[in-house]
Amino acid sequence: MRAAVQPLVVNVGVIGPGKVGAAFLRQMQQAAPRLLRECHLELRLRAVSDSRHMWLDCDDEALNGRVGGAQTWRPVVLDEFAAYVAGHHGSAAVLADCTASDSVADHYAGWLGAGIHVVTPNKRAASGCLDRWKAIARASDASGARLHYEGTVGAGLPVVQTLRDLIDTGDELLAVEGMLSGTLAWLFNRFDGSRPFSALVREAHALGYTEPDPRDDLSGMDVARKLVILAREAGVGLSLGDVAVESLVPRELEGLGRDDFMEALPAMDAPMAALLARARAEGGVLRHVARLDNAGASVGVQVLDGGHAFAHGQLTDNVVRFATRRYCDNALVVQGPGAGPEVTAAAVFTDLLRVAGAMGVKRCAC
Ligand SMILES: NC(=O)c1ccc[n+]([C@@H]2O[C@H](COP(=O)([O-])OP(=O)(O)OC[C@H]3O[C@@H](n4cnc5c(N)ncnc54)[C@H](O)[C@@H]3O)[C@@H](O)[C@H]2O)c1
Ligand SMILES: N[C@@H](CCO)C(=O)O
Repeated sequence: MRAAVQPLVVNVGVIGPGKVGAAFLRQMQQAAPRLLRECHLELRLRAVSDSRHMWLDCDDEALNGRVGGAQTWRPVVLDEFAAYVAGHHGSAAVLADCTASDSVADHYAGWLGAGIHVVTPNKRAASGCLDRWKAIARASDASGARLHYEGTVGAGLPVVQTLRDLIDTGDELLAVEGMLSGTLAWLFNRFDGSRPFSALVREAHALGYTEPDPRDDLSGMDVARKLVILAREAGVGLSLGDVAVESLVPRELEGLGRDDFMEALPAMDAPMAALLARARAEGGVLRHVARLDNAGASVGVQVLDGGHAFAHGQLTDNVVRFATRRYCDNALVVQGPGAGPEVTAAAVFTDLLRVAGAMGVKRCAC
């Protein structure tokens, strides 16, 4: 009789149980039995943290019941959280950062240095300060722990890994052009003048397409971050300040708190109606386009001819066209839904499975 295969145990901590984080928790719970049965991978959820509280699985439910839940949620101390997830001998630890927080990204180098893997759709580390990004890379090199961030560009689409594979196999990136915002794609696909632009923004927010602060999408900064991530992946040390960004956010709304901004959204209706009228007068459509090439990086709204390839996307479709030395006559194109909690959570989950795969977990049908 063959001995039963011992499962690989991976301890998981989730930071940010918001729209993406909650979808990730659901997906993990649903897939866990099959992964254990067929891939001998045991995923153990050890801890969850939001911006104020954290839950650790050592907290005693019966005791919590007696003391009114006082133990269930502890004040959040992220390094204690990480140490708890990593403190189970003989198994690996992975933290899923599902926040949009710079202060969480500040911890990555320390966690990676301590051998804790990180998977994330949060763009702050990969597009933020270059010194921090280099420190993260050094920490990962030193310990062998990995940071994966496929969900940062194109949500669940294979964009980062596709570029990584091109570069690792000796190709050279010449240019990237595309529509990299699911929110702006959805807004411009829907914006026909029949409803105010502000109502559509509220709907996109409710559907979970926007950033926690929709100004990140409307200002073009979210797309600028994605361009920076792709440039760095291709070996170009680009920073956010190098990207020419045209914002749609009226200046008077820039300094407001997030809730006040949502209240003040109708201030965008008249300028956006004027933009739509201009596009129609020119016989074109509005699209949000990003470009990176030798001449620089830029992000903004353009009026495109109705026959343009970017004019035909649907819903939140992203389009990413990689022109490379190999793909120079005809660009390599990745296209499909580019926002939404479920598809983004799937990218985080895939990154987690990539970590497990590198530790020997079987991920094929052979
Ligand atoms: N929604 C999408 O379609 C999508 C697609 C790709 C990438 N992303 C990225 O996924 C991330 C999450 O997006 P979301 O839509 O789920 O946002 P969300 O606002 O619904 O959730 C964010 C969560 O992070 C928590 N949080 C914030 N600061 C924290 C801190 N310092 N410590 C611990 N927790 C903290 C909040 O409490 C909340 O639970 C963002 O980085 C976003 O850019 C989202
Ligand atoms: N808010 C982002 C989510 C995906 O990064 C978008 O709309 O593209």
